[in-house]
Amino acid sequence: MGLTYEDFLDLSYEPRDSDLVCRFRIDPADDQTMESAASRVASESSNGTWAALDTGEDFTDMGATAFAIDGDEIGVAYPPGLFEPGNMPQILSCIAGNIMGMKAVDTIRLLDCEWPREVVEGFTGPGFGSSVREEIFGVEDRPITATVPKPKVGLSTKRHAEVGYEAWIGGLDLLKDDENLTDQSFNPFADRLAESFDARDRAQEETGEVKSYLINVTADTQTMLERTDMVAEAGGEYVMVDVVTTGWGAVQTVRDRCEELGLAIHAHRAMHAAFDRLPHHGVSMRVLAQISRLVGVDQLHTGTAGLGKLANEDTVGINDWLRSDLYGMRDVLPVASGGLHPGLVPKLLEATGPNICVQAGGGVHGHPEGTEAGARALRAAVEAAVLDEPLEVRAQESPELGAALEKWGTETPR
Ligand SMILES: O=C(COP(=O)(O)O)[C@H](O)[C@H](O)COP(=O)(O)O
Ligand SMILES: [Mg+2]
Repeated sequence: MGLTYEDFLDLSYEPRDSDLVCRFRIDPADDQTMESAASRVASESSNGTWAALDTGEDFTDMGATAFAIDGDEIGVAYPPGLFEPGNMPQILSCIAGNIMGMKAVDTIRLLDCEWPREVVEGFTGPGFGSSVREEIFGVEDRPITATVPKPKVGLSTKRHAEVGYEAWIGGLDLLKDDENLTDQSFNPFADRLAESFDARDRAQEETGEVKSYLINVTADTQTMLERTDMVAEAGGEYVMVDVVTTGWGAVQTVRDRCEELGLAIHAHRAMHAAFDRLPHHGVSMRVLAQISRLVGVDQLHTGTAGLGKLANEDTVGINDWLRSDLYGMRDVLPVASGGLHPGLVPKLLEATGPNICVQAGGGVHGHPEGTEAGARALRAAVEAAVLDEPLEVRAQESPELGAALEKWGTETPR
């Protein structure tokens, strides 16, 4: 049996329900047509290569089919047998592997995937998803809130825990480590774990509310597992993982351990923009979010619908996908973060709805009266926005919110 790259294009093919269907945006190289480039994408991402092959008899055809060309977008369908069940790195080595550097295309972007049941069922998915709001915090009607101490690294362990305590008693639900804080000498992991949970316990007792801590366990996989065990032993509810920098296989291993320990996973997406920022190349944030849900994170940063300091791709559409039905798999709680402050909360919730986590760093600690006041201001803004109450009205009973509005207004920061 022969196999050439041209065998991978069939515009009359209708994808089966069991196929993994991917949509790509491509810019063919000068010596290629859309058809030849589409065919080469399907070939290189499944079982073909540049040379014609004699496959022989002892061969199962795992070829993909380029079945649609629509402007600069193409559709490619992959048979489920191409994929090892539950192995996200292997799936990505197909659908976002060699093709990303293939000379037949000047640029190529994986835009979206339709995941068939057979592939989805290889993954555990989230253990909690957005039920963290109720299951951990007993909160049903409002977004949960979080803050990340700033400066993002360099605070001593003692100061870090104090900042957490101030944020918690000011009314926030979660203290969160920043993406590049792990186990450095100025703030060692083990000490931070102990002191922060000690502060958490005091804050819980004083406020009568459930408080929790997103401690960053990111490291090599073995170390992450050890840190995850330490978090469970300390009475934590979550681990935080930088899912892109650590890699999806490692996240899958941590997810398995979290299943045993009953912990939730907060996913920070640092480095996602290396894949998704340029609109014509890479892997979209939408697909990174899909991967995150399959490998089983419970909370994921998906941006601020353009209101914050960082570039965002379609926060609302991604959040909708994270909540959509996926053969009964749990949803993921979207985390809005990056340049948020109280004045932006009403517009944010208008765009996203209340089933999210609102996270602010500078927008809490940069408050003129400090962290505790900043936390009060953010909590007041969230509570008012859920009720559709104008922030200026709520500010009459919350001077901290008034001070935040005076300082930052309702502007997007730089
Ligand atoms: O440190 C922060 C936010 O700090 P601040 O609130 O001071 O801007 C987070 O790392 C960003 O949320 C990442 O962005 P994203 O959420 O878009 O991944
Ligand atoms: Mg950060």
